[in-house]
Amino acid sequence: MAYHPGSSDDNDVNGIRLVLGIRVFRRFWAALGVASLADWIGLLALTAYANDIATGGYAGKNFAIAGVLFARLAPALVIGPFGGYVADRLDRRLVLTTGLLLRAVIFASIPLVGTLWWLLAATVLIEAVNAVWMPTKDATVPTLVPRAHLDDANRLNLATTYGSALPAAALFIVATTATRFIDGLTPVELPAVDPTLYLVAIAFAIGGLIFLGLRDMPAGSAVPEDEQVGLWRTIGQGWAYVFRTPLVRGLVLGIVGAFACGGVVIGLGRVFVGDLGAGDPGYGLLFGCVFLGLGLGMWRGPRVLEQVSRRRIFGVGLMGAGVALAVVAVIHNMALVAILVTIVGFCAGVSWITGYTLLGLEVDEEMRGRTFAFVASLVRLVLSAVLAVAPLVAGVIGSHTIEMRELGDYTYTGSEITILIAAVVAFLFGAVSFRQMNDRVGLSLLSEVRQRPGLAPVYPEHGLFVAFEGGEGAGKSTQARMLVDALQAEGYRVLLTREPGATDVGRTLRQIVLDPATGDLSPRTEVLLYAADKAEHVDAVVLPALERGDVVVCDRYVDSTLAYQAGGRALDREEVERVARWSTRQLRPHLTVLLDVDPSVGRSRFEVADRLEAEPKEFHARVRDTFLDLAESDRNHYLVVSADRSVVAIADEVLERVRPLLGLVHPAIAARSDDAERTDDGGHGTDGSRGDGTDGSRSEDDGGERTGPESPR
Ligand SMILES: Nc1ncnc2c1ncn2[C@@H]1O[C@H](COP(=O)(O)OP(=O)(O)OP(=O)(O)O)[C@@H](O)[C@H]1O
Ligand SMILES: Cc1cn([C@H]2C[C@H](O)[C@@H](COP(=O)(O)O)O2)c(=O)[nH]c1=O
Repeated sequence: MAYHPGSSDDNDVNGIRLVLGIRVFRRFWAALGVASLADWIGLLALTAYANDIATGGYAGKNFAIAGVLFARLAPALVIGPFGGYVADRLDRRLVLTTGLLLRAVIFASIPLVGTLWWLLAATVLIEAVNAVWMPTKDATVPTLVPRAHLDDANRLNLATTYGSALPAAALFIVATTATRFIDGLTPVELPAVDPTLYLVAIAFAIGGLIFLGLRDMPAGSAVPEDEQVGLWRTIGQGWAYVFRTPLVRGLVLGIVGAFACGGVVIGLGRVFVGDLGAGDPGYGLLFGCVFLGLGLGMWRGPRVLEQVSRRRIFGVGLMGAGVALAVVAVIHNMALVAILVTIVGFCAGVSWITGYTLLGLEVDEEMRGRTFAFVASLVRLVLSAVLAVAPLVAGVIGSHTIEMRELGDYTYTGSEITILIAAVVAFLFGAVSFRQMNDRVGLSLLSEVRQRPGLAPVYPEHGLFVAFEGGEGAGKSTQARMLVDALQAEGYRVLLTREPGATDVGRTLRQIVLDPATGDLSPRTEVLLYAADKAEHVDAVVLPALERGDVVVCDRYVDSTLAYQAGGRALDREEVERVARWSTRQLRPHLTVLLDVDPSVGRSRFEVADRLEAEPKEFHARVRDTFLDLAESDRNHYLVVSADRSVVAIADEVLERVRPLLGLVHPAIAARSDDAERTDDGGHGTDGSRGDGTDGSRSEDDGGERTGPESPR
């Protein structure tokens, strides 16, 4: 039966199902849904109530509504940082429960007091509570679901938060219409919005009670008792953490850029579409398209270009939004603008969900609340500033017409220029974020995009990883040994290892695969035997050495599986690669040295052939072609050397190519020291002889005799 890997839609559904299968998360999500619904209806009800009770005619009503909107933004600026302090210190269940219950009480009090001043004061109070509640909520999610499914949980939460706007609008219409209808039937005049405000209060109370029932939610403070410091120091620590951590700094910068860019679209959207002659319907369309794009981006975000690092996707999304927005600014066609703002929204949505998930994954638990609070405050600050400044800038620039004789007149307006400036800012912020968060230095974005999903490489963050590959007798062991000697002589700590056979289990596997007595094996069995050797080797030997910051020189690695089992045995390359990459955790060498030689030359360098060496020359020709093909597809990470030259000439060429990479090895380790003598030798004695006591020449039992390093496990 054919194997069909799950589609990304299947993955979406399975991920969502999985997180919803976690009882505590399911109930948390339900409470969040009720709270979001209440929040949206609350927003509509507060502005409608301001409109109802304001005096002073048209202007008075506008000021009252503007006052409510400002009152919603302002508290987060002031209280936001304290929100983070609370989120990282107090019992989260208590904060989440009390936050909603307090909002319920305040909402219920608004129609009871019934004055504009109290409406404004109550709005400030509601948002003050929210400024503490939001970061607590954000910081809690990563503690409820497995790390691998945090993006599913975030997508679900964001879809619920923003998606509840639509049912909220419908409920608001139903509630206010019903009030009017009942009003018409009774002699007493009912205030139109009062029942809706009570409805909001009830919804918040229900949400609060659900949180109260979440006894299995991690409730305690994230900061251990003995590490708790004062309020200002806690806030200061949070800010210092953001500024000194490149990843978080990049994320915050990017998020601010995205919101600045979004703020310009919101602030100038109406004037901009007016300039295009599209009026209010055009304005509605513009907003609909931005939100459609945002929604799609957030929903599809984690599945967009899965092979590209999420850290890079964040910056790329912002740059994409900047480019699309720049085109919006110069195009005078409403239909194209609608398509382009959908793209802007999509790119921004992808960045937002990616950044949000990265913050959850990469920020330490005890810093998370403060970081989310910091981001929330900054976002509001930027939004308020941009909303205020953008129309001003546009107004100052004004509208101008350039006369271009044959081509006709070209008119540009202040809103277009300001949007163009925002586009450039968004692009630059995206580029800076990309640089700060780039975790695949040396791999071009284009090569990464070209990689098949699921096979994205992981290059070690510590140490230096060099692999030697090539056909039989190409000189890999000789060159690996010479490189190790050269580096050791310069004081580097080096591990020489090999595949197959560098671990206890690997030696047994080597014996099986190479001993001619094993006879024919199914090619698939062969793949799995080599993969088992690799899995053990990477986990027990390679990764620990890299973690220590050592140079790891490996005699054969994944490319050998691709060349021998996929190329030689004519199996499907992608299927074999999936197995081999999976078994090595996608870990790739910084550099693979391919020693290329005609198989007949290599074959002539030894007398006794093992099970694979004994394969016919066509087999070895396919092996060679596959090696060359692999090197050709990723030149940055390969050095192809003609291996029919002298041993010394080859060694010099290899060392020359490796030398610039030594910068990846920590200088403290690179420094010459007595410690250099203490080389972990992965299978070849430091005296140049093989670990099995042989002198490097072939022996009949070379089916797995070399001694590998002791497993650090
Ligand atoms: N450039 C060279 N020119 C001539 N002989 C060489 C050269 N390099 C290595 N040899 C010799 O060829 C033999 C095989 O070398 P080596 O074991 O380094 O190759 P290998 O690629 O590791 O082989 P295998 O495929 O079996 O692992 C050794 O006897 C070695 O001394
Ligand atoms: C890692 C690996 C190796 N092989 C083959 C290639 C050689 O014929 C032997 C290893 O012998 P060597 O003397 O140590 O070079 O195994 C393979 O077919 N697949 C692999 O993944």
